[in-house]
Amino acid sequence: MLLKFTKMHGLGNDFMVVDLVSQRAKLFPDQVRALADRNFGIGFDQLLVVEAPNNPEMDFCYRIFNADGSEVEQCGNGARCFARFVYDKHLTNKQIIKVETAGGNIELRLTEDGGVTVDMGAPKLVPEQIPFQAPEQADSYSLEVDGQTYQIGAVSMGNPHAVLVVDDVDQAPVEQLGAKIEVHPRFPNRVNVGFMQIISRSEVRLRVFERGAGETLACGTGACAAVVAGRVQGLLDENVQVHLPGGTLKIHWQGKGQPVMMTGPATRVFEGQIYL
Ligand SMILES: N[C@H](CCC[C@H](N)C(=O)O)C(=O)O
Repeated sequence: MLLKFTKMHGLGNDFMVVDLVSQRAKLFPDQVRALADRNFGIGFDQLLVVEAPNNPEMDFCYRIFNADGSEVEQCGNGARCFARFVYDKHLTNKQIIKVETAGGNIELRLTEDGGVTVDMGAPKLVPEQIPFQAPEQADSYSLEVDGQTYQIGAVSMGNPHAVLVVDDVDQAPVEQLGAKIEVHPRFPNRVNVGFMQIISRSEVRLRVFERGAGETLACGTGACAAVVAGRVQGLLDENVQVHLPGGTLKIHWQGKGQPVMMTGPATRVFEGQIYL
């Protein structure tokens, strides 16, 4: 069958976006992996699927698949592209779009300058809700990897994140250490791994080794999780500019129990179609 899609990105974190409201298709993990291949397929970090909502109060259901074929709970850069996609494709004429995801309901707001602000919901810090194995909740945790001990923050934005504070992101062992922490047994669902350099209380640099995709040029939920971890550790104020290799996101978080707000761009690259 012929499947239409749009190639998009949020600060270089790239996506294949598929409208399964107007089209019908069933996507399987091996197909997602094949489509994600940057030589033999289309190539993307995540596949984003637009579906009709299960809850009539919501506008859409938003499903996310990593390049390795795993379906996951949340994708922040993808949420901004999702909003741009459904509006540009006239699947909605709303400027404020309510979306259900496996990681919880989120609200997408198209802004005047063509960007998108996403209410990502409140972060989860209770270890069982991340999930992360720890005797009790703490601002940071010691994690042993190959005989070395690292201090990490552990946060869920619907999807799990480990956050390390480093002196210089350019020197951080993102590939090697990120890959090891991604599959650490204390994270039963695996984990996204952020490496954060504090520039000031309102500015950080961040690189993220993503669960199921490896290092990406940007990670929206990773930026949110990094700010939450930094604030919980008393290192950051409530408005933070997060500089990722692909560009900058604005993150606002007032504190525990409050939603994390993320603002940034959403870019359409090309329209395509592929026979499945
Ligand atoms: N790799 C993530 C999903 C995509 C998150 C990222 N692309 C973002 O913008 O939040 C996970 O397995 O939870």
